[in-house]
Amino acid sequence: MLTINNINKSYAGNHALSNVSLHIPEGICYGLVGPNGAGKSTLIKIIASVIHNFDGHVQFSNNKLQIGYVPQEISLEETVTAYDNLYFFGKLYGLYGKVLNRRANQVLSEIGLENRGKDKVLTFSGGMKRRLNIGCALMHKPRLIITDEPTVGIDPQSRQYIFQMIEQLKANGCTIIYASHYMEEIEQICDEAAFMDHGQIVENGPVESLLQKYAIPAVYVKGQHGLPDDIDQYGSVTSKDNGYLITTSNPLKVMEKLIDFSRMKDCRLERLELSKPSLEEVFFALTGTQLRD
Ligand SMILES: Nc1ncnc2c1ncn2[C@@H]1O[C@H](COP(=O)(O)OP(=O)(O)OP(=O)(O)O)[C@@H](O)[C@H]1O
Repeated sequence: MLTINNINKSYAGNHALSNVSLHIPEGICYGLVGPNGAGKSTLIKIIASVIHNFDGHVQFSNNKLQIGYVPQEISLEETVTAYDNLYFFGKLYGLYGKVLNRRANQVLSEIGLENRGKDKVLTFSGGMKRRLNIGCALMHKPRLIITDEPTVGIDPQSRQYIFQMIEQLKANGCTIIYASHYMEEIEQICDEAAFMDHGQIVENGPVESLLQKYAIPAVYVKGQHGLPDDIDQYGSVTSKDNGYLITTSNPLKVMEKLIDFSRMKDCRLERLELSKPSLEEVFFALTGTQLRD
């Protein structure tokens, strides 16, 4: 779908992107993750042709590819209705007449605002505005949708609705680029992801592979007894919430040992859980925990 080669971009001599290269396959949701100032928005604006003065190449598999860009800031005219906003963006994308009217109503329904089309945007909640912001970028049925932090400041219901919209777009064959700070979002909806830091890609690939490569599983145990003497040969042990967290590359063996131990001591385990490695661990492993502001 899209190949990015050696992109460099500076603002007044400060490097925002350094030698960024990526390949984004067709039909997937591709996550861009990174701390504040990592360069996600700059990269997205370059792909969306909002920024033109940069070094390097962005190559699309199809030169006539239609792109829908959802900016980080809500870009709506709040004094007019939701329908009018969609109508305006549809016109910008070259739609007119009955087709434009039909598409605006269709998009209102896709973004869950079919009953609010005639209301002014200034009466909308944050979630409704975010959904409308996305809707405006969908008017011309783009094949590539680029979204920059589309869930900032919204409630879990709107967030879930946006995820379902993304799933539906993907099911329709669209490709989505999704920038976010929220690891759990990337983990939930993205097939592949690139981690950015200080204007560079520090790692990229399928989300599952990244988890396997960087995140170590752990076993959490809480019970009446201590731990087997030799447990630390299987991993590192830390105290957590009146129990123990054992970080280990062999979680099944550790669980087996803990169960045997509790039987031997004849005491009840309160909790024994395998804690799934998270993308947040991968994020901190790759970018560190130091503040960026
Ligand atoms: N218009 C601009 N003028 C000057 N510097 C800019 C401009 N836009 C971005 N930068 C700088 O470029 C770097 C990358 O910023 P960018 O907004 O692309 O990062 P980001 O990963 O999207 O951050 P955030 O998550 O905070 O939105 C930062 O150091 C930022 O201060």
